[in-house]
Formats: sequence, structure tokens, C-alpha cells
Amino acid sequence: MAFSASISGAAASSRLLSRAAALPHESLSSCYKQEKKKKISSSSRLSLLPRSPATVFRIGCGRKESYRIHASSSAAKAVLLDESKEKVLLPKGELWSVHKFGGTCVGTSQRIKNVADIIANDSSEGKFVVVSAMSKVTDMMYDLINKAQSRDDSYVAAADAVFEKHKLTAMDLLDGDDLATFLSRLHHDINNLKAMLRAIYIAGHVTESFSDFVAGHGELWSAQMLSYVVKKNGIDCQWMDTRDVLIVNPTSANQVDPDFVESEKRLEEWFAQNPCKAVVATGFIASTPENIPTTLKRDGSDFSAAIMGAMLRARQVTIWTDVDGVYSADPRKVSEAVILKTLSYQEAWEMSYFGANVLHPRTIIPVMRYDIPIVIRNVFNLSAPGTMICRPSVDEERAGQIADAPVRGFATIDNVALVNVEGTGMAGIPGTASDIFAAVKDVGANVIMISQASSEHSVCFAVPEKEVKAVADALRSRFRQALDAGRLSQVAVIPNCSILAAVGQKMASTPGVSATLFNALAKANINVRAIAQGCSEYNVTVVIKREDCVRALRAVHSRFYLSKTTISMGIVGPGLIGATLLDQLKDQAAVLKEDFNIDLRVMGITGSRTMLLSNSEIDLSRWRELMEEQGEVADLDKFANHVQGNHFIPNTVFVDCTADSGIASHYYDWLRRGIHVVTPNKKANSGPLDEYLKLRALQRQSYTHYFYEATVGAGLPIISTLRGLLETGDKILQIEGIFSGTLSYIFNNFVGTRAFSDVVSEAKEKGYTEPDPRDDLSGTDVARKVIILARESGLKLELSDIPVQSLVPEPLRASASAEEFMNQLPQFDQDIAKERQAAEAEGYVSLSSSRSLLHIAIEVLRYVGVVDVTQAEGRVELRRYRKDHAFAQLAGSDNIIAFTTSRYKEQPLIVRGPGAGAQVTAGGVFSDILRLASYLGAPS
Ligand SMILES: NC(=O)C1=CN([C@@H]2O[C@H](COP(=O)(O)OP(=O)(O)OC[C@H]3O[C@@H](n4cnc5c(N)ncnc54)[C@H](O)[C@@H]3O)[C@@H](O)[C@H]2O)C=CC1
Ligand SMILES: N[C@@H](CC=O)C(=O)O
Ligand code: NA
Repeated sequence: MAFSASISGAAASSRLLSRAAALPHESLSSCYKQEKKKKISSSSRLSLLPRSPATVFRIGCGRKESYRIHASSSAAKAVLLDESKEKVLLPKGELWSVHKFGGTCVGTSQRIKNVADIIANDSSEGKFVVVSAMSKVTDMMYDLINKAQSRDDSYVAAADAVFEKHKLTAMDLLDGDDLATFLSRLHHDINNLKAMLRAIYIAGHVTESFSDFVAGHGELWSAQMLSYVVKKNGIDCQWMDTRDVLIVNPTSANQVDPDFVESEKRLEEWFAQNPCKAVVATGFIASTPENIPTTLKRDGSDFSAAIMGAMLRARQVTIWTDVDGVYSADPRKVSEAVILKTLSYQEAWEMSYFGANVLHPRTIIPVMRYDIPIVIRNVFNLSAPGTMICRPSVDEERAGQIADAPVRGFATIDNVALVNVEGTGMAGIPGTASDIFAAVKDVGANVIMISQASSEHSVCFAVPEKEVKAVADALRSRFRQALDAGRLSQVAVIPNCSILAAVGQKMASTPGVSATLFNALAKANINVRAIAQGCSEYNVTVVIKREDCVRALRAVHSRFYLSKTTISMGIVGPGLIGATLLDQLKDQAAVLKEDFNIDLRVMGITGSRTMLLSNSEIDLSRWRELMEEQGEVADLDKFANHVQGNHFIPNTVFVDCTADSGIASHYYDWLRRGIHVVTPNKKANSGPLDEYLKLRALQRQSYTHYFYEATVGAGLPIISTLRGLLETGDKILQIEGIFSGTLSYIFNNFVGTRAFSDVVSEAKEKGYTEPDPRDDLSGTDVARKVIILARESGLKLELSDIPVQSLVPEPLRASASAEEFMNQLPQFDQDIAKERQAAEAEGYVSLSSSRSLLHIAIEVLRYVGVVDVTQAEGRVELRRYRKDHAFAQLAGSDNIIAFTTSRYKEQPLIVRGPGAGAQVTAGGVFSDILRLASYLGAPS
């Protein structure tokens, strides 16, 4: 029974009505009201789908429009019939949902049963199921053809194998008449096929239509088997050989165009002869207008489902597959890729172009015409809701949901080469671009991307790598004269490129998206070779080096999607500071992740002999045992490649916790590779001046960071304070300080009758000394710090420019090792005690008491470093300070650093506190790592 409904108001639109299809009754009028507010006028006509029970919606009156509306008890459907385009709909009045099951979904008898259950659980009034051949069967069929064509007798056995596979599956699934009917048909088909294959064998040749006919049998059998199983579940089901219905015209580009008018007519006829509530139809196959069997080519079954969905004006098309939906990026490359809940048709279209596991664009076109949503779902994980590809709803757009995520996904194409045609003779000459692309067309190459700057001096485009040679040769030959005359300077090929695309419909109206994209690439040290963005703004495409591709993908994905700043860390030298840092990282990791969106992952730890690598991240609660159990021979190159390359994280930092100048000599290379460096090791910044300057120059040019706060004053903010002064325009006059925690500790504790060697041992045990304490006692460590600060202040000094006064007894300066030195030091205790007493006699007043010698010092000796910026020199010396001087007030391992500057002239700016020790030093390194995270985009 048919209804005619007058729906008034200029507001009704096809979009409203087809969206209404998925809404409960009550929602339709509110939906209508929303549209009315938008004052969209339409002269479209709708007619009601005639099926009972039905509800007619009369929505106001005004300008007259006719609609065809069907409403079931749970949902309302109205379909626009534009008089100019539309005919009556098929089949009359049903609310169809279309499902497509690929080969893996029906790969075994059990899976076919599961599919039948899914169909049974769909409460739609009409269910139209499109099914592929069982997995591998299409390949088996093509194999039969190839064998027969190449006169290989084994095609017969191969055909028998095809028969067996389907027979066994059917015997598992069916019984009684159904089984007998199916097996008889299967037997008949296989015999026919064998006859046909025999003909191919004799001819040694196969035509396309023969091949299509043979290949399509897999779908015929899977559709029949599934329809029997669905019927067994009590559903009124028929199977459809879509070659009887679906008519397509081949095009030149190995594609087909559906003939909707003819197909709809045939579909109507088919339903007249086979009335039913469920159809299981063959995917992939169709007929030409001359009724010759053909196929829908690549992704054919998806296309079949979309065409059927469009012809039925289905409420939804579900594509069942073996993934949970469309990911924001290839999950094999980006482990944090997320399933997208929704995508617009255009977004799905863009993503699919880039090989994302989405539908082929042509699959989207038929359903897009009627705003029919496509849902991609996992047949093996029914709890996953999947991805819905649809037109964004008015509500979503209004709520700004889409606008909040301007970039929905990222995709890449590898094996691309860029061609750059360059020269001054192109500007303002019409036809150059046409000539270039005509030459490209002549060699049959596909242009993936084009970019031309408005100066018109170069046109650059990307083609598949395998086609680039032919393209370049063709261009050089076509433009020979222009090249010889110098009007064109070159046709250059840039090989080994990849394309990275950011896709999102709302990029169009969101400023700053490309800035963020390029920023993320810059921070990951990735060079962009070419850029393209069309006016539709659905897609920003960049061309990058192939070797950077995965890193680029991860960098941009984490920037837009993860919101977490994820950094891969390599720890070099898990000694005192390194180990303490690892423990601090372990304790703080969860807080950083939760509260600050910073995800620090230690992917490798290397000592000088053993290293531990992980593909995901090292469990920091067990790193010591893991190092013992799973450690391998240390190899710095392998370490670097692993930590930077072998995982899913765009940013890498190496933390050098050694005192090794050999490790420091790698910084330049690491920074050049885009690996950030954080270190408490002073060797690089106090090493040869030219190397230092080279390193800093590289750091300044790149987006790669090098932080070394802990090299001076451990965790005390010395370098950052100096930087702050310099960067804000203050002028440094002098920096004077007690820079050695070890010497500070010794001067504070070498009192009374204590042996010098005991105090040194104590400083070592407390973790204040360098790995070799002679570096502290010789003044070298202080000199290094003076050099670091001097260079930071702009002075070009070498370590050898700083004279030092060594406290190491002369005979021990050549000891073979730190251990040997420590063992021998007690022999010199007495001499050192005498020296101290002599010094004290010069500056101390000693008073005798009954029990002990009490010193009342009026002056104290301190080992200080001085950067004299005005004199452009550095010094390390023993200086006397009055007891009330700040430098005389220290305790423990305190450092004190006084900055005298133009602004802090009368009173210097003083930083004071413990300047050595495991916790404070590791803390300083840790805070540099967090500084890096914030430079990389972590929220402040
Ligand atoms: N201890 C402290 O208070 C402070 C230390 N520092 C600096 O921190 C760094 C580390 O000091 P500590 O942890 O005390 O020394 P440490 O001797 O305890 O640790 C250094 C670690 O590096 C390893 N190592 C040496 N050469 C290596 C190589 N080529 N490859 C891999 N591993 C190697 C060693 O085996 C050892 O495990 C030094 O550069 C030091 O100047 C900086 C400020 C304060
Ligand atoms: N050994 C050093 C440690 C810090 O750099 C010191 O004693 O200050
Ligand atoms: Na510091």
C-alpha cells in the first residue's frame, strides 16, 4: 500500500530524509525542525515506500513536496525522489540493510555458520548479503585458467581440489535435500568448467570473458551454501546470481561502470520472481549489457555491495572484514594508531587512495549518492563497533566534533620518485605544463602528485619509482631543444621518496593544521622535498625521503592524535648517574604519562661491554636483571640504529651518562641524524674548541636539541641561569664559583685529625667524585666547568688555556688507574696533613683548650673557578675568603656560583646548593629530558 505525504516547508532536503532513515519515529520531526532552521529549499519529490506498518509524516505545509516514506515500528525511512533523476524504488517498501562478507569471513564451514548468525541477528526487515568466494578460491580458479592455458594437465586435478574443498564444506554445513541439491549443482558446474578448461587447454589461450566466467564460480558456490545455512536458521532467504541483475559497461581503464537503470529494472524483475526477506548474492560478478559474464575487477565484492545498497536505497551497508575498522594510520607502522569511529565519504576516499585499509573510492560513490552509511566491521570481533563512513551529521558539525579533529588520518605511499623540470623559460609560457604531462602520459606513467610554485620556474611531480626513468627520458627528449638552449635548466630525478598525506575534511576550515604538520616534521628532523594541497583541502601531501617515512608518519600521528609526547630513549653508561636516572624514570613514568602526557620509553641501555635492547620498552623495575639475562655485546652503531629506528616512536634522545670523550665524539653524528642528546658528561663541551663550535653550530641550525645542564653544578640551574641572562640582553662580567662538589666536600670535612685519603674515599662513596677522583683533585673537573661556562658566555678558550693547581700528589699523577690511585693515596696522608697545617698557620688563629685544638678561622681556603669575561680568560685557583664570605659558608658538597653582570653588578646573582651526588645530578639530567619533551610539544 502506498502513501503520499505532503511535506511542507522549504526546508526538507534529501540529507534530512536519508538521515532520518536511521532515526526512531519521534526524531524525524525534530530533525525536520533543525533543517527548517537552515532554510534549505528543495523542489524534490518523495514518494512513500509501500509497506505496512507504515507511518506517514505530515510536516507542516507551505511549498508542496511529495515524499515517499516508510516507517517500521522501530525506524522511519524516507527517500528522496528527485523527479529529474529518480524512478520508483526497489524492492517495494523493504527496509534493507546490506552486508558484504569477504573471502576470509567465509573461509571455513565454521565461519560460514558465524556469518549466518550475524545475518540472523540483524533485525532489519530486509537483509541483502553480498558474499565473496571462500578465501583462496578465486586464486585457485585463476590458477586453473593459467594451467589450462599453458597446457598443464594438472588443471584437472586442480579442478578436483576445488570440487573437494566445496564438497567438504557443504557436507559440514548442509544435509538432506539442501546438500543433495548443492552437490549436484557443484558437480554439474565442475564438469562444465572442466569442459571449458579443456577448450582453453586446446586453444592454449583464454579470452577475458572465459576467464571471468571461470573465476566467478567461487562466489556462486559460497552464495548458495550461505543461503542454505541462512534458510536453516528460519529466515526466508533466496540466493541471487548477480549476473542476472547487475549490468556493467567496461571502461578503458580496466574498470566497469554500473548501468543503474538496467540493473534496477532487472532487480525489480528478480524480486517479482523471488519474493523474500533475505538475499545472499554473489559478489564480484556481473554481466555486460550483452549478458556476457564479467567481473567488477579489483575489490569487486565491495563494489557489488555498494551498488546493491544504492539500488535498494539501503539504510546501511556493512562491509565485514578482519580488522576492527579504519585506523588513523597503518597500525603496522604506528602502534598507537586508533580506530576512527566515523569518517566522511571524502575522508574515506582520500584515505583509501593512500592504501589505507578502507574501501576503494569507486565503492563509495554509489552509496554516497544516497547518503547511505557504510560501516566497516570485524567479523572476528563483534564487540568492536567499527568505522562508519557517512556524511557528518548536522549535530556533529554543530558540536564541532569534526572541527576538533581536523586531521583524521595519515597515509603513505612508498617507492615514489620526484621529477623536477626547471628553467627560466617556463614562466608565462602557456602550454609548458601540458607538454610535460603529455610526455608523461605518452609513457603511460601515473602522476601521483603535482606541485608548482607561482614563480613558474619549476614544475615538480611524483611518479611511481619504477616509471621514473621512462618519464625522465621522455621529458629530456621532448624538451631537448629547450634544454640545449638553456630555456630549461634541468629535468632532475629525485629517487627514493615517499609520500605522506594528512587527511581530514575539516582541515579546510581550521587554520594552523599545516603549521602543526610541518612543525612535527621539523621537530623529527625530517626534510620536506615537495608539498601539495588542493583547494578542497581534504589532504595535505608532502614528499619526503623514503628512509624518513615511518618516522615522519609516527611524528605527525603522535602530534595530532596521541596528544602524548612519546620519546624513545637510549641510556649510555648505566653507572652511578645512569642507574639513578633509570630509577627516577621508573618512579615518575606513570605521573608523566597521566598528568603531563609525556611518554618516555627506554628502548636501550648500553654500558661499555653489554647492552640491552627492547622493541617496545625496557621494564625499568627489572633493568639490572634483564641486562644480566638478556644483555648482548655492546655495539654502539647497532644500539643507535635500534633505539632510533626499530620501533614506533618519532623522537629519540640519547642520554650519555659516561665520562667518556669517545662517546661525546658521537654527538655530532647523532644530532645530524635527528637524535637529541642530553648529558652530564663534560667532555664534549670542554673538548677541542673547533669540535665544540661545530657541534653547537649544528645544534643551532637544526631542530635537534642538545641539553647539558648537569655538566656544571649538577642539578643546580647554572647553564639555564646563564642562558637566561644572555638571552635577555644582560652582559656577563664575571662568573666566579666553587664548582667542585668533591673539593667542596673535602674542604668542609678535611678537619681535625681526619686523614685526607679517608675524606676522599668518603666523597667517592657518596657519589661526588668523577669516575677517576684525580679529575676532581687535579682541578681538571673545575677547569672543564670553567671552560663550559666561558664558551657559553662567548669566549673561545681551550682547556689548556686554564692553568690549574693540582692537589694530586706528584707521584700519583701517573698511577695506572683510579683504583690504584685510591690504594696509594693513604701513603701521602701525612704530607698532606702537614701542608694543611702550614696553610692554616698562615690564616688561622688557633686556641688551645684543655681537650682539643680549636681553630677559629678568620679566613678559609677555597678552590674556585673564575670566568673573567672582560679579560676574556678563565682561571682555577685556591683563594682565601673571609669566614663571613658567602663562599666560606658552604656545607657538604655545596657549589656556589656568583654571576656578576651589568644588571647584577653591586650584588652578584648567586646560585648555591649541592653540586654533586647521584640524586641531584640524575635529577638535573631528568629535568633536561623533560625540557626536551616540552620543546617537542608536551604541554607546559
Ligand atoms: N657524580 C656526580 O655528582 C656528577 C657526575 N657528572 C657526570 O656524570 C657522568 C657519569 O658519572 P658517574 O655515573 O658518577 O660515573 P660512573 O663511572 O659511575 O658511570 C659511568 C658509566 O659509564 C660506563 N661507560 C664508560 N665508557 C663507556 C662507553 N664507551 N660506552 C658505554 N658505557 C661506558 C661505565 O662502565 C659506567 O657504567 C660523568 O660524565 C660525570 O662527570 C656530572 C655531574 C655530577
Ligand atoms: N665530580 C664532580 C661532579 C659534578 O660535576 C664534582 O665533584 O663536582
Ligand atoms: Na647544573
